[in-house]
Amino acid sequence: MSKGADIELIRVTKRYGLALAVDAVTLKIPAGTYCCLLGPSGCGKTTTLRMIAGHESITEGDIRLGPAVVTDLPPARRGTAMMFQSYALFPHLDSVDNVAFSLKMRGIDKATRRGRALEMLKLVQLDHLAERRPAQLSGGQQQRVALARALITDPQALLLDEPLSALDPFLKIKVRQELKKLQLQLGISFIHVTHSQEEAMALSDLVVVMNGGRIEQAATPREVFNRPATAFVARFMGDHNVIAGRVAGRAGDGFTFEVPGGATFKAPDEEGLEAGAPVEIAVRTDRIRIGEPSTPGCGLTGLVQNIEYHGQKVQVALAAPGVDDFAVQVPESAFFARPLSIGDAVPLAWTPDDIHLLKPSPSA
Ligand SMILES: Nc1ncnc2c1ncn2[C@@H]1O[C@H](COP(=O)(O)OP(=O)(O)OP(=O)(O)O)[C@@H](O)[C@H]1O
Repeated sequence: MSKGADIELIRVTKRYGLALAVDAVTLKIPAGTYCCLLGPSGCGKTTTLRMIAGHESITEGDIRLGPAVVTDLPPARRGTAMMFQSYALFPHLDSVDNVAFSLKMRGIDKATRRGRALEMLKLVQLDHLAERRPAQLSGGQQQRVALARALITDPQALLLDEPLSALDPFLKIKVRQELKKLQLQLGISFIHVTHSQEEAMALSDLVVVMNGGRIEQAATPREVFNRPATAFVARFMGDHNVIAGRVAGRAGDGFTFEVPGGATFKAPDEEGLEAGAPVEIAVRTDRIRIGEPSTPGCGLTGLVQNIEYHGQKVQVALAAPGVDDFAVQVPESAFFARPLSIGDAVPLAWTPDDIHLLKPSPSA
């Protein structure tokens, strides 16, 4: 296997007629990275992946793989391989011949290509089903054949379009672990398109959150979750409350902001914020203490709107003047030690360090 190469997207743009699907995306994926392109339907993640693969032309911008500009190269000459969502296996060929197909196209003799195909099937632990055709394999097994078929070309990066979406929830988690293990074993970059936050967090070294054809944030899962760049990222990743307000003034080593209902909150220092400027802040739903009196500017009183049992946690939805849709996650044991009911008015408290200032969205 090759050692892999850095992939660089430089102001990569895709237009379909007048519609802008991908808008000047710049991104560097270091060699050996597990990278997930994450975002809602239509955000441009599949188009970005297909441009990296060479299955979609690039309207403007460049893509580099290592030192080479691959922008105009056909897929087979890029050094990337793609695993499609549908697996795209040939129904009349057995696993070995499906995996060996690209070597056949290159004119490699039968014994050599079957030998290589068997090695690849062994890598994905499917050598014992080498003689079976796709219809005789489960969904998870077909996916392994598709993986082996992509990897036989010895790519510097593997591109995966929603590879887990067709699997049931249990298999999804198992295959997810296998994909990560395989990526670490091969040492090449995997670029994986998904709309699942959980999948991206579980797998990635680098999560690229996309919205409206642009990158909202590209960072480690922990950074994206703890310091979401924008309100879109905070809402999309979930488990955050986003509060919109205006800067009211400065206070000590921080600033205060006011929500439409008139309540004022404290936030840590941030350069360049002027009084009156609109701001959005995020606070994690598990950082809020329920039923505890707060210090001034670090809490509010909420009216319980809804209670959902989530197993380890109970999710409580509340409303307060100027802050609708405020959610608090309470550990199960703490909730049932002091249960709440819909309609209860409860004090909520946090510390100023739990307030995270959000930036304006690049796709706004
Ligand atoms: N062949 C095409 N012709 C015209 N518009 C297209 C074409 N392919 C994609 N688009 C548009 O480009 C935008 C981005 O599409 P893309 O498939 O990349 O999104 P996505 O984030 O992968 O969504 P999904 O999760 O639904 O696959 C969408 O608005 C889509 O409608």
